[in-house]
Amino acid sequence: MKTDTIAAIATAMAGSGIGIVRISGEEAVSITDQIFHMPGGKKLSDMETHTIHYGHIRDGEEVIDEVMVLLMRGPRSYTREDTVEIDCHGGVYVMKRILETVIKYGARPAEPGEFTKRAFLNGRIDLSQAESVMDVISAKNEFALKSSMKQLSGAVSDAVKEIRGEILHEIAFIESALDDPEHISLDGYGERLELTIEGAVDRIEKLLASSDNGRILKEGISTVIVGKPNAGKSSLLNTLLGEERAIVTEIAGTTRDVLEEQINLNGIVLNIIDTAGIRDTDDIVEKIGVDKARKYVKDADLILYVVDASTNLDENDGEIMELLHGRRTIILLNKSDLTPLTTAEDIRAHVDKDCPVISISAREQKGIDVFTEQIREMFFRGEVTFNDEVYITNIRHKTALQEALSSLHLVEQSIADGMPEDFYSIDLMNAYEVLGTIIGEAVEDDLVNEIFSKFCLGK
Ligand SMILES: Nc1nc2c(c(=O)[nH]1)N(C=O)[C@@H](CNc1ccc(C(=O)N[C@@H](CCC(=O)O)C(=O)O)cc1)CN2
Ligand SMILES: Nc1nc2c(ncn2[C@@H]2O[C@H](COP(=O)(O)OP(=O)(O)OP(=O)(O)O)[C@@H](O)[C@H]2O)c(=O)[nH]1
Repeated sequence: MKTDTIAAIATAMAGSGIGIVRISGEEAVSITDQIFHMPGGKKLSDMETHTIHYGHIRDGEEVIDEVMVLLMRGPRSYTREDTVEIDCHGGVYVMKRILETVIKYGARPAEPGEFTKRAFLNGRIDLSQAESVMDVISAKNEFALKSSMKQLSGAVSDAVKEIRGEILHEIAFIESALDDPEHISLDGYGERLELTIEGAVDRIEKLLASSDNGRILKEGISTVIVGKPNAGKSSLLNTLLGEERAIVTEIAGTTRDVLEEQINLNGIVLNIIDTAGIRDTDDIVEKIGVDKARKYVKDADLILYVVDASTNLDENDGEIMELLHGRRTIILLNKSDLTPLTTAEDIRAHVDKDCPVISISAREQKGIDVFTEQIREMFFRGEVTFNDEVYITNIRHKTALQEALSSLHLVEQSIADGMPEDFYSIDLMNAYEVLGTIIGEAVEDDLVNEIFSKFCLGK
């Protein structure tokens, strides 16, 4: 079947040194032949694959730009189709004019992600690899880049395929034993199957465990700063940010809205929310802030509770400390530069035993390194190095793994209950299929379209 030839600007739609117009499909070369003029009248179609050529893009007699053209014949290309890339000057207008010309001569504009979708449909990469391409593009730190490159290389796919392989083996065994009971015995099979399932469950659980750390490393620790009005929450945020972002005043209750900031503490990213002081209030605007604070405390990975150590604890502190039970919290005894009225011991009496209490001075920027170290300890056991594990960072993959896990638990249950063997197959099959969705096997077109529609144009 003949597929359309697609084209798009693959570089940013902003003025830059060089821009790339990308063309893929059966007519990529013949279209380029009509608009690309090389010195001496040579034709791109006569050139070897993986070569670069100098010349001009013309629409009829009109010269549009002086360019370099890359030729990659399928299947040795990103999409596995014939691909031509025009390296032109990176002006928005000139790139658009070239794209228009390519379309005039027979290509159609590519949908977002359509080049990568073709790479997937043509079998060069699977779905999880295709998804990682977007993660590589959006990676904002070392971890995000490394984990997505690992996924692009097929590490997630391999892990999934291995588990699927084992499951399929069992399904096939059960089916053949049921078909041919005279020659294949199912005696004691339940116990053997149980071992295989245990191994698979183990590996899936490990992958799922990686997803929490993976999310935190990739996106940052969602952190909320709580504390009474005037405790120094905004000052702490400013100190961490190293700039005057939040409004700091001496009037209690200044922070009415919720501020969100991203900070990078030596490689650890905190997505910090500074909330209005939590306390009883009749002021409507403030009340909204307080309610939000309560909600954020519930959802955050980390809570920073700022206490003004130069004052005594009161019932408002009691109420806040109530919220902190069972949550990862660091207590910051602020204003340590002033005479203390509240000590670490006073606080420890009211919070979880393992909850760290650190003396700081937001104003004099003291104790911040101890605090950073504490976060490192809490979340990364002291180290923020990326080890060679496979990390699940995609929510779609995580959901599929969770579903596979419950199917496998059902198999374990059936074995324990002494159910007949054909019961095992149904749940094994479910696990097998849902794992397949991670790599794009038997997925609905709608899902594929949805995934690629989130890509950028030209990718
Ligand atoms: N100019 C340009 N730069 C680019 C890309 C591109 O398509 N064009 N890429 C993409 O967006 C990325 C590189 N990724 C690529 C992945 C596979 C193939 C490719 O042609 N693979 C074939 C043949 C390999 C070979 O020649 O042996 C294959 O795997 O079958 C090319 C680029 C980043 N830089
Ligand atoms: N001495 C001293 N004063 C501080 C310190 N940190 C903050 N302050 C002062 O305490 C006051 C309140 O600080 P903010 O940062 O506005 O307090 P907040 O908790 O954000 O207050 P609200 O916005 O009302 O919730 C300001 O006058 C700060 O300068 C500190 O470490 N030492």
